[in-house]
Amino acid sequence: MTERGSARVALTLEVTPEHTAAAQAALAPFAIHDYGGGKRLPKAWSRVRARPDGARGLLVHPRVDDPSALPEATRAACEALGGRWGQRELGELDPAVRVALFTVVFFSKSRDVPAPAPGLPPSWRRVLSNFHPAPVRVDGHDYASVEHCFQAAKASCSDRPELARGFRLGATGPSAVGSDPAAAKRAGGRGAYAKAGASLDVEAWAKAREGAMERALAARWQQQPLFRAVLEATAGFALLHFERSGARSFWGGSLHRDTGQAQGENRLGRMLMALRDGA
Ligand SMILES: Nc1c(N[C@@H]2O[C@H](COP(=O)(O)O)[C@@H](O)[C@H]2O)[nH]c(=O)[nH]c1=O
Repeated sequence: MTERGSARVALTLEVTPEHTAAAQAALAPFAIHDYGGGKRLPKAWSRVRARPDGARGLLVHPRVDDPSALPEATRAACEALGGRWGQRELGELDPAVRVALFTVVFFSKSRDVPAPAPGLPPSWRRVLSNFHPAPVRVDGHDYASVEHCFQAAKASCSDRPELARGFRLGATGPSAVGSDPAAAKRAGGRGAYAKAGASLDVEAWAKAREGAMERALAARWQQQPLFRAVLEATAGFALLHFERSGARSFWGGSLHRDTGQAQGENRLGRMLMALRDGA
């Protein structure tokens, strides 16, 4: 994807419908989107493939605007399918396809995909998740992950604020959470609070949670070179933190299965984009 004048353009490859899957596979190493969790394509994508003239399928590639910039083997594979290269203004594409193509969907279980920049691991999308196991220091305390730090801040808004200590790196004793970020999330959940006889000040936490998340993410940005490199490599793409609760999610969301549009508040994705873009 590049800027041309003020219009953004995408590389397109038109192939016969029966060759669409093969052409898509040839381009896959350079695509960093995953169509909403990788399980299904939005229906809008099939609409583009089955255009009324029926003769040709359309593939759109967001990473490059010039076929000669693709590695020789990929170009040859696509051209062997009788594909025709072109460029489209993004405005010409179905809006749902545009969203799906230019959105990086991530969470703790995102599968490996080729990296968007040299030197980054195939697990790069999981690095964007708060569950990524990488130590972070916030307000003088060390945590095994951002999730630990976030759940500690939540405990501070309860009637047992001392429970926050259990989320710190190296904590011992009965309230120690351990180093697994998923365990930290569970320890900050309703069941765990009930078991510990603790009660959350819901109003106080509703006011504090975004600030707590922003502080933890700013610390990651400062302290973790891999996180920063991954985030920088997503420049120009929207970031959507995948959550199954979709439209009802506060921290994340999902791509709507029929329309391909992003749904959910996606506060986490928005905070990451703000850090990356210096907003
Ligand atoms: N459940 C989940 C994630 N959810 C994380 O949980 C936190 C919100 O916690 P709470 O406000 O207590 O519900 C927030 O950090 C969000 O990113 N993240 C992931 O990558 N993978 C998951 O499976």
